[in-house]
Amino acid sequence: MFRNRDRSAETPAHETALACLEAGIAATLPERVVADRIALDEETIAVGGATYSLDTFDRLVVLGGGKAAGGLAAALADRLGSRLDDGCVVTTDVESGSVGPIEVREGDHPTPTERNVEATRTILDRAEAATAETLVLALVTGGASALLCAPAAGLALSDLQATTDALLASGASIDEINAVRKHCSAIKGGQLARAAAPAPVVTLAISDVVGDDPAVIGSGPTVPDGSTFGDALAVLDRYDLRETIPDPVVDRLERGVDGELEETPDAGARAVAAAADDWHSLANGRTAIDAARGVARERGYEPLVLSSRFAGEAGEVGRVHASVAAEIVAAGEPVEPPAVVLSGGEVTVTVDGDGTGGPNQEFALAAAIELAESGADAVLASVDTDGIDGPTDAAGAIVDRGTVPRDEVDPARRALAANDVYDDLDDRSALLRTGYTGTNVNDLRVLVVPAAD
Ligand SMILES: O=C(O)[C@H](O)CO
Repeated sequence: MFRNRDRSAETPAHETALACLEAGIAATLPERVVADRIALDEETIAVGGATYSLDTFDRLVVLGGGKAAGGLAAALADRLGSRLDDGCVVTTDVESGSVGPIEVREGDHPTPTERNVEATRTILDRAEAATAETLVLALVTGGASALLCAPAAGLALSDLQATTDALLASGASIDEINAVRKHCSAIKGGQLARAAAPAPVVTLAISDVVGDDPAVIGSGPTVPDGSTFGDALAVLDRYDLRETIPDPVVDRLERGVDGELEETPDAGARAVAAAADDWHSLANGRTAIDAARGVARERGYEPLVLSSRFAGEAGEVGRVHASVAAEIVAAGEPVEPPAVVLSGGEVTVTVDGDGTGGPNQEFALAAAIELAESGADAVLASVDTDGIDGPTDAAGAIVDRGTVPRDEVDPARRALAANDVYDDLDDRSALLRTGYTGTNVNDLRVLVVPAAD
């Protein structure tokens, strides 16, 4: 999976870190989660304790988007065969333009482009064509906010592009970012389910959001939106973005606050509220951690899950993990070596410099500096499970106490301060490259502390 690694040169601790990452990612791949979590035949779909009888419907249609939507569509087309009538999904990295009757359109991430808008228009058209006799299977996976892109009335694609870029660089959390995106969109925040009404909508999601809030994953196109125009405007103020965000967006949010525009559908909107009851998560960061934990145990390491919910500045979280490594080495706490410590969540970067990198790379370089200073014998690997960390071709990085020699700590610190860690890690052969993996459950981190010599 890690196509740039020369595995022969690696220690058992490096091997274990990579094996844990591979198992974690593999456990969340769409084909695997459809097989594990959905019972399908020509007559019924059973998922998450609910059973949907297909006989009640004339048509079965698949609509949606996100980085794992192509794989999910393929797995469903494979299992549902001729029972499936139609569909369209938008995703990254398209292998084939269709799977069975489902069109698979390629779009761009994280900044939406014209092809995202065209695909989304098709998806909304098909939703609007659905009747009460149509069952809509909505596929919502991480990345859907960018990929499902329909500018609200009065906004241009360029407004959404500039807004996305500014929000992503601001350090705002994903629920804050999506509160803004939902209020600039004609599909997010329940509007796909509203377009499909009266057709019932069953959502199959793969979550890349800490806590799995359906209203945040992919900006919740099929569930009620509890956020308001006021919340969206407050995000711009909190991150001092009013001057950076295009005027038409700020005007729209202000007009919304003044009551001049219709809010996104909330829990009072009947069709959307009904769709919320039929929302099912197929996999999340915890799925990846559990699989990685199994591999650690098989290899003779004591596994410990630190948390699947890390958020915050990537460098800070990297330093925390390196401190945990030092504590394990020095005191055997909170776990005795040989140990594997696992964590997930979504760390972010507040961008001050103009370099190249991503959150998992910043996490790794900050941790490498700390490991160099403590001298703790540990290996730490961190990836974005979708295979793309920040706007780079790396999934993340793997480091140990020798990755940054003591006399190179200062230049490494400068690279971090300039948000320019990609080249630094590349020069140290620390980057992990997978290409798009086909899934997306956000970050997965593995800390391996071998037994003391
Ligand atoms: O698309 C998005 O909004 C993020 O990936 C979170 O799901």
